[in-house]
Amino acid sequence: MSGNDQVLYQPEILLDETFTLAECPNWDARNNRLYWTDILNCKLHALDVASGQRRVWEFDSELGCFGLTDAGRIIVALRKDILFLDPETDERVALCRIEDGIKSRTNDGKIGPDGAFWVGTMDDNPDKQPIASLYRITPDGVIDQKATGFKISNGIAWSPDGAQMYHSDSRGPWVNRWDFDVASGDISNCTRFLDLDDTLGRPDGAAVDMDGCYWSAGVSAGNLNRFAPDGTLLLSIPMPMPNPTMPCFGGPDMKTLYVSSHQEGYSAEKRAEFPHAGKLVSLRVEVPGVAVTRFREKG
Ligand SMILES: O=C1O[C@H](CS(=O)(=O)O)[C@@H](O)[C@H](O)[C@H]1O
Repeated sequence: MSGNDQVLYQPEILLDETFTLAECPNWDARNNRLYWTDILNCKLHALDVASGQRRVWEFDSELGCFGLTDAGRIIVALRKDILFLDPETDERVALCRIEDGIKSRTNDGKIGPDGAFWVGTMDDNPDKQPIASLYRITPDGVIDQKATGFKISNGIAWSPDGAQMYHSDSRGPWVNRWDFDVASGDISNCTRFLDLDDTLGRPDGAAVDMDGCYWSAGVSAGNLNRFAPDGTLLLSIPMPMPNPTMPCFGGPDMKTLYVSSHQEGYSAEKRAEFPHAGKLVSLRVEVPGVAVTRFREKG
């Protein structure tokens, strides 16, 4: 069933494939293509929605997040390495490294309205300590630590006008909102937007729609939650798997929500109980999403 035929808010299985830790779906409007990562399997995946063509790129460490660039490349955050990938030639060019010497990995990240790559990290140890940070990476490879003291940096997204940045710690579990200067990438005036728990689900990946509503994957409750700009819960949509990880708007009208999920640490019995865990779903929504900016390679 194509995205245009789906009933509103009804999740449909997009692909009959399961991934261990699918995250970071990204819509490539130029090519009508969805990209996502399978973090722990160190892979980047792509689906050409019209043709169904699938492509996979493999890397040598966990692929936490990535973003699309204005030059048609992909900026990729591996465990520590940040590099450019040309998806057509498979050429890879190193840019910089992040958090060398710290037992952490990159996690959620996104290109901001300032055209920079915002990358969060997470404590990679079983007992999560607040060692994680949020960084801004510019085309010249300058890494600027913007905030720190998190356990699992997540949920980054910007308001439609770019003046506000949302950011979560899945193990807070909370979502903060910052004032954002699009010209400089400066952030200020951090306020608490949401305090969450396992009722609605810990805040994993997120996206914002054109009404300024924050869509958050409630990763510990199997929900996709939509919050108004004042923090009011507007919708909580049950997903067909226990652990949704991140929403992303796409499709020609930006009214198709693609949602990734995980089966990290599942036993064989749990996988059998939840056969859709680790799959991607899509659902139609009423309000289009905010298009994610491309990384400004070309200045
Ligand atoms: O993005 C991620 O978030 C989840 C969050 S939680 O641990 O369920 O609170 C984490 O499991 C996953 O490893 C990480 O990539």
